[in-house]
Amino acid sequence: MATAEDFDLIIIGSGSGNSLVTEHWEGRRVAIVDAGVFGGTCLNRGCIPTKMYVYPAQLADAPAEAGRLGVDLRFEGADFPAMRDRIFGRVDAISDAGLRYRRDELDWTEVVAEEVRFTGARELTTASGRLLRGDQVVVAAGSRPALPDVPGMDLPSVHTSDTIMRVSRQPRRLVVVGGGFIGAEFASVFSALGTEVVQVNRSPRLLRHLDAAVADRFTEIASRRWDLRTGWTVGAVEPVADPARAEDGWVAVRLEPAPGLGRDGGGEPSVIEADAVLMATGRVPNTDRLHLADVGYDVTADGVLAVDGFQRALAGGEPVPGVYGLGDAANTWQLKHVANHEARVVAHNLVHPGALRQNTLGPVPAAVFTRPQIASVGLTEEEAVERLGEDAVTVKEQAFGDVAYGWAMEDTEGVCKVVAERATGRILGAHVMGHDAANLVQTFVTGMSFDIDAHTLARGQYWPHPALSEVVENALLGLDVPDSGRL
Ligand SMILES: Cc1cc2nc3c(=O)[nH]c(=O)nc-3n(C[C@H](O)[C@H](O)[C@H](O)COP(=O)(O)OP(=O)(O)OC[C@H]3O[C@@H](n4cnc5c(N)ncnc54)[C@H](O)[C@@H]3O)c2cc1C
Ligand SMILES: NC(=O)c1ccc[n+]([C@@H]2O[C@H](COP(=O)([O-])OP(=O)(O)OC[C@H]3O[C@@H](n4cnc5c(N)ncnc54)[C@H](O)[C@@H]3O)[C@@H](O)[C@H]2O)c1
Repeated sequence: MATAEDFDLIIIGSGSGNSLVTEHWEGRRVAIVDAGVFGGTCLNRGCIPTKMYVYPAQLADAPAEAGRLGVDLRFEGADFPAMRDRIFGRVDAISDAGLRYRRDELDWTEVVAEEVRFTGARELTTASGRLLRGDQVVVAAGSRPALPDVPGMDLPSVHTSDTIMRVSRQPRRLVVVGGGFIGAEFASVFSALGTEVVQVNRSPRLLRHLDAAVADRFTEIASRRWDLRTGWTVGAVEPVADPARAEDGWVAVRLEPAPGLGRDGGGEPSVIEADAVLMATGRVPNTDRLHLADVGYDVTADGVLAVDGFQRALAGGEPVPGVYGLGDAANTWQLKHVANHEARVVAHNLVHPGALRQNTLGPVPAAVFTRPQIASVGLTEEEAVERLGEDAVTVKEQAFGDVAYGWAMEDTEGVCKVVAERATGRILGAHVMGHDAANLVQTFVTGMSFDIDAHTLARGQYWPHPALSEVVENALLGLDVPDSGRL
């Protein structure tokens, strides 16, 4: 039996977990455990590199829009390897520097680059058999891609978001399986860069968790931009029969009708040949790797570590003092801004165990960096009607094309939809699709977070004319809500 090594603080996960190591811990003994690449998902294989592809993809898309406005632009092609090397030249350097700083430059932090599992409430055993004990322990272990159990998932041309951004050459034809955030963003990026994209989705609607009006509109736009096959799932992936093409990475993706979801692919071939496949079929929390349930921690039906309002881990429904959870391993949002805020709460509570603070932030926004961009916060119209009843809910859909900046853009796609409580003007949700949606949604987040009713939010401040933010102002003014008395 190994001798236990004692730490003041053990953090499992170097993504948002890394930000917990403040100056307070200097002179104490801190372990950051990570079996993967230092810096976690967002930096190495998530938000940051994806958005570094999104921006050039947006430029590659510009000619289509420019042509409508009388500007003759041409897309001559993308230098994918150069783009990839620029992106990972920056990202990898940040990860390496972070690792070196924690591992080599600070004598009070130790990086444990090994897989660990819980073998006691505050005790971890590493793959090589080290026994680590922490006065306080934080589970910030994130999530990983979930793959369906079908043949061929181990073929080199079959990727997840972990690997697709680092491929040696731009795929000529890419099959994207899944219609969530990841599937939508990568289909949008690769199609803009000139890859022939075929997206396969079980349900008829992409981004089906979003407001139906936005999801339907996006699905329709996507089906015009790339080959969208809904009502299908993947049965198997296998190398193509021709040995030379198989050697070149070409695979045959065998589709099967999605059970019970009614497929629209009648007459379409059920085999698609491609030189790359992206499986974007959801992500699972890494709590199973930690064997949390074995030592009594509560793991929810979604597979996340149960935590209370102070981010304290629960065992048998009771908080375990000094043990916290945050990020994808402890919430179902799977969003970096949520992980970051939870980390701020945990950072405080680790240092002030006698004066804990609650996580009290309001509604969580999310943005999908497709073209068009999408952002949402709060309830969808369907959810609001279900909770409050149809008569209690008022909705306004403001087209981008009906405000001045939208005219300038000749916009035909953008929409800003706001959902509110009729009697009070309380904003319940907002759903924006179009240019700069991720920024435009912030006004709704502010209104909802600080309880500003719709009319006050619209008339209680200036809106620069003729900025695109006028879609937000007009959407708010279009609601059937009480007048705040402001002019
Ligand atoms: C392609 C993609 C794009 C995304 N884009 C966005 C976006 O635009 N906006 C947004 O808000 N969110 C986005 N996300 C989600 C965001 O990346 C995550 O919500 C966030 O990174 C989660 O951070 P975390 O700290 O919880 O976990 P992570 O950053 O995943 O860190 C967990 C770490 O724990 C380590 N680990 C796990 N188990 C063990 C173990 N047993 N032993 C040792 N180490 C272990 C892992 O190696 C990992 O490094 C995206 C995700 C993906 C995949
Ligand atoms: N911009 C962002 O904020 C951003 C970007 C990327 C990822 N993320 C986070 O990462 C999480 C995971 O993203 P995701 O897109 O992988 O998951 P998701 O759960 O949103 O979508 C998974 C999709 O795969 C489909 N699917 C599942 N199994 C399938 C099968 N066997 N055959 C065909 N289709 C199948 C589902 O129907 C769904 O459309 C998101 O929930 C999000 O929070 C955020």
